[in-house]
Amino acid sequence: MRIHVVDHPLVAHKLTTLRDKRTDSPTFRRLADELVTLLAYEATRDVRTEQVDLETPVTATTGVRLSHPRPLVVPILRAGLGMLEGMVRLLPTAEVGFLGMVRNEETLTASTYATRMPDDLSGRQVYVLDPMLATGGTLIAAINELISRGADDVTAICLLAAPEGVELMERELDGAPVTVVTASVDERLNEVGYIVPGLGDAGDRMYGTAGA
Ligand SMILES: O=P(O)(O)OC[C@H]1O[C@H](OP(=O)(O)OP(=O)(O)O)[C@H](O)[C@@H]1O
Ligand SMILES: O=c1cc[nH]c(=O)[nH]1
Ligand SMILES: [Mg+2]
Repeated sequence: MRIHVVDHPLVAHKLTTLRDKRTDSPTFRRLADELVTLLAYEATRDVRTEQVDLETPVTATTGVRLSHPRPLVVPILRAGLGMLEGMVRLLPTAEVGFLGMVRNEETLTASTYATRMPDDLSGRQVYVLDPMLATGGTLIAAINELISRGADDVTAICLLAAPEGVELMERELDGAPVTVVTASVDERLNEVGYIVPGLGDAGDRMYGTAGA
């Protein structure tokens, strides 16, 4: 597994406002959208392309377009949904699948409540969107599902990661074709499984459900 922490002043600036507990839900959603576009720029560095011939008004030349089969983008509901628009803005021809997953806040184990994506992902590049890589349980289960369907190149885009989650992914997905792209690997997880300093509960902050 490879991990790429995007070191860029614009990313750090937007992440700082996202972390701030005074940031309201509309601003949180806008920043998450902007951040994923910046992270996606790095995450798609190895997106597969093929050569095409074309004519400019001046001459014949060659360029590239995204290869077939098209990449698949999979947001992990709920919070990952807030990253979808920012991603497909960069990859408008990508196919979109969905995984609904929730972490039991007592046991910290993840379970899947909805799956909608192609059965056969052989030869597909897949981009998984989830803002938080905390214990890693959610992302490991999601990526194992994608690999069991044949995905041969999986990139997870996370706004934040915890070192504990990164280590667990490295152990559990050893040798798998997986890259994690994130804006920050934070300090640690706290005793209730939240990322420190983190940004709190991404889904609640995105959809205004804190205390609901
Ligand atoms: O790495 P883990 O320890 O598995 O935790 C990370 C997961 O927790 C959050 O989802 P949550 O279960 O809160 O669902 P939600 O997006 O519907 O709020 C987050 O969006 C990740 O999917
Ligand atoms: O810090 C955390 C950990 C898991 N899920 C979140 O939304 N935030
Ligand atoms: Mg949540």
